[in-house]
Amino acid sequence: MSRLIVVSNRVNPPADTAVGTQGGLAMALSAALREENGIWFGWSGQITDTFTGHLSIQKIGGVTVALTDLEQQDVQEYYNGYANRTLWPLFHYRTDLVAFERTYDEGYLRVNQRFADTLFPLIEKDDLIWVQDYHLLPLAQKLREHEVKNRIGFFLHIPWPAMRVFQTLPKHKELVETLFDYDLIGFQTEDSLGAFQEYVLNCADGELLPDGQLKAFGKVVQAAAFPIGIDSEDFITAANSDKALAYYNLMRNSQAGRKMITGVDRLDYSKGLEERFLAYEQFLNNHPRMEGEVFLMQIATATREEVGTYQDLRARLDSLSGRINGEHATIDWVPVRYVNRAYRRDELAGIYRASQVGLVTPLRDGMNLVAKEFVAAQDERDPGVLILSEFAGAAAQMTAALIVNPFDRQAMAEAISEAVHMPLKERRQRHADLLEDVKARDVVWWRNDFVARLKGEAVRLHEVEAVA
Ligand SMILES: O=P(O)(O)OC[C@H]1O[C@H](O[C@H]2O[C@H](CO)[C@@H](O)[C@H](O)[C@H]2O)[C@H](O)[C@@H](O)[C@@H]1O
Ligand SMILES: O=c1ccn([C@@H]2O[C@H](COP(=O)(O)OP(=O)(O)O)[C@@H](O)[C@H]2O)c(=O)[nH]1
Repeated sequence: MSRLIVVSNRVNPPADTAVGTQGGLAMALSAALREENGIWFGWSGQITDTFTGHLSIQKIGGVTVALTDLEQQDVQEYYNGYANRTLWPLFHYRTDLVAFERTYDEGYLRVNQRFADTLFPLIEKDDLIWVQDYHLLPLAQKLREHEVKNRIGFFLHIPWPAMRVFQTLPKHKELVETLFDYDLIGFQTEDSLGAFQEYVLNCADGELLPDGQLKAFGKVVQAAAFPIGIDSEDFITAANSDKALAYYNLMRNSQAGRKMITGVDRLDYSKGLEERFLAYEQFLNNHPRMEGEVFLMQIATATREEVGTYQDLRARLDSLSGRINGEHATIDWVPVRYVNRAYRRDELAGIYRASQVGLVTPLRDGMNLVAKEFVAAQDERDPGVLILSEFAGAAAQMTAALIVNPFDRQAMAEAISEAVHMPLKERRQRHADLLEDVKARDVVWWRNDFVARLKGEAVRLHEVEAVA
């Protein structure tokens, strides 16, 4: 029987299956791994003095995980370096923040080699291998050097950038060539798929074959869009849990009748937090009567704290939230509640449900699961309004949200006003449309669709559903 091997930088299966304690992606991958007797392979998060290649194999929540340690230089050059100082800003269109360092490049390839060397002995003949995200783009190439013949798939969780942006990466062609050692490449959106195809056709002398496969570098690969979803059933259960209710009540009591506009993000420059704060301030300036009637609740969880651009952003947001509060607050009202802590998903569900507006305005985002969680958590009888950036992958599906350009401060300010004043009937209609899609295209649908395609099953699950 074929097993599924998932490979990712972080490995985080839920220690138990309690609702609301873990991310939907971890839950969905863990369920697949349990069903298919699989293995989840990746970095343990531990740093050793020198790389040992030692594998720790253990069962967590019924899932077999195989973990390898990395040495300090690896983490610096591969994770903090090439992944998060080179690829992350580049793929999010922040060429101004990209660092091109030869040592990052070398460290990235070295860690991918180490992953391949350590994983190789675990692979059996019929296993399916599914590699996750930009940390591990060249992994299939390294595995093929070990004569691994198995089917290998890759899913990119972040955007694939436009051709001319991608071309700014030194050795861009070599990196793309490594992707042709996969059998299937998945993107979040048709937009990313199109950008990848455009690059292959124009810069790699590639060809789009009649069956939709891409040919270049003497190899053929399938590439398609697989928009990721949330575990909507689990999230709706979480939203109705005692913990969520406690957080809902906590928020409602502290709101004192004021409307709450909520943002939940990692503290990342891709999330557009400065632009969001300034748009909210613009809304207050445009509508002075709303002062004291609303507040912005921004949860911004610290992330990648060793990377300088993240430290700089944190300092700027501290200052901006302080300035807005200093200029607008009164003795009984604070316009911005700015929080750097992390919350459990069931706690977040209660916070989302207590919100009148969800503000999800990244400058670029692969998908953005918060947008989908916000919709799943709402009370259908009195739902909050989702404001969503046109540059989040989620916008391609969530067209019933108020779609905004996060670079247009005035338009965002007016969208906030529209959301705050939206009549109940319109809120319900928009929410019903959004919820239908969040439920239908959930994370299990995403996983099954990808795995079926990787197995070589010809018809895509949603095509079957569309015909039925
Ligand atoms: O592991 P970290 O460095 O702490 O970062 C957290 C994750 O961030 C990124 O998330 C992306 O995947 C989401 C799910 O597909 C998607 O909704 C979002 O738009 C992406 O930004 C990253 O891609 C993950 O690998 C990180 O683990
Ligand atoms: O305090 C927090 C803040 C965020 N999240 C979760 O982090 C994920 C963020 O995913 P998204 O796709 O929105 O963006 P990413 O951070 O992956 O770029 C969502 O599932 C959130 O529920 C969380 O569990 N606690």
